[in-house]
Amino acid sequence: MKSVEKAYELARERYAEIGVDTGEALRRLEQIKISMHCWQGDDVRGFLFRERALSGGIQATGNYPGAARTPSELRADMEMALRLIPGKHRINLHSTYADTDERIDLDEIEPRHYESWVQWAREQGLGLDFNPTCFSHEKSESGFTLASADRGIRDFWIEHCKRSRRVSAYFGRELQSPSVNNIWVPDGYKDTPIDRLAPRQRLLSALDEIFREPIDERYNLDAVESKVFGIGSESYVVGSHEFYLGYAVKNQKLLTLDAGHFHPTEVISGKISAVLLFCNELLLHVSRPVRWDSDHVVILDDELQQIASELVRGDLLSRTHIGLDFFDASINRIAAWVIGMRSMQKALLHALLEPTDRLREYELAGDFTSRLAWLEELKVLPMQAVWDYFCESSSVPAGLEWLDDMRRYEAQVLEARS
Ligand SMILES: C[C@H](O)[C@H](O)[C@@H](O)C(=O)CO
Ligand SMILES: [Mn+2]
Repeated sequence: MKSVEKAYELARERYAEIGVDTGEALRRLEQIKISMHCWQGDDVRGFLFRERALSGGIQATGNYPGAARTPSELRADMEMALRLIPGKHRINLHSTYADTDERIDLDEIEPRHYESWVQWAREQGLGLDFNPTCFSHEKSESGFTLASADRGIRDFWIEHCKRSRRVSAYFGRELQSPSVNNIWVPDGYKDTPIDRLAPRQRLLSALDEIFREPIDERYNLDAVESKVFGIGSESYVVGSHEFYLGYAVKNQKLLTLDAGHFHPTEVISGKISAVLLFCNELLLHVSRPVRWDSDHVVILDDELQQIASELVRGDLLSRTHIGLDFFDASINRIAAWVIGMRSMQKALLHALLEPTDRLREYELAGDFTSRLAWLEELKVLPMQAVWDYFCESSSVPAGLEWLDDMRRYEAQVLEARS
């Protein structure tokens, strides 16, 4: 027997002793699709307006070589990453990643500009998700888009968002799996505003107008994403958490919880169970804020574990769409995807290997001593052996072998890009 299998066998027995079925945990993990964000591959540049700088108060710092420059380079890089990640997943596209020779603006996007993505996703067995891109554009330079006081600007972004929903529905229809279309706008003020209300009224009516066209939820799901502040919108953000929570509950839209969009000691793991009492479904932007919404690569830290445990313990996975959202240009971009995706899966696996019923009993009995003792002990049970086995049975390298594969790709493909 190979060492990975031997280690798994011992781990399986160890977990069985505490009433956990590792085989069942792996079967469940295999079903969980994570939406891998395309924008880690090229520092959120996209292909429609490559000369435009990233704006909207977000930043990709670093200049690690090898960023994708074309749709086919980006697809090749994502294929490479996906070869190193167990399971079948989804890809999250921004509108600016259209694959077309036409010179189009954002109020002109159509499903045909994304045909090659659908064809590729079908070949690769992937689902697709979508986002209107309300930043990095001359019409967002004032810092306002859907909440702009300028009717012309507002209409431009409304049209863009309406078209985004249609592109998203096209993805969902073609791939027979609903595509989540997530609206995030950067609108806000650097300094203290006089009028906080009017921009919110404008955003509210813009959203109502965007969502007026009925679209079958088998194909498109609408999500709205809040934020506490951005660079240049430190004092006021129109689309705050309260705003979108209210909007999502009232209109039964998906609420997007981005891990970096709250005050530094506020965590989204604490919000999931509350939001899902009032919204049917949820979109997560799993990210890692370091001091601010820095969008560091997701790692297996306490908050990631809490997020995964919330979803598993509450049986909330079927109502939660898990997407990643980070953009680190200081390290190999493919490695960033692999580390983030595998970390998310490890957190889910750890949650699936928990004897939750037992812990819940301790909690209900008021035995918080046992609860804490067990939680600490569970951290050091042999999950690594189960993870390695999962990787190998998914034909993906276990341990750090993936790094060698990635380095070979870096030498052969990425270094040739100037
Ligand atoms: C590029 C993404 O759409 C963007 O990161 C958004 O989701 C966000 O989180 C902005 O801070
Ligand atoms: Mn986000």
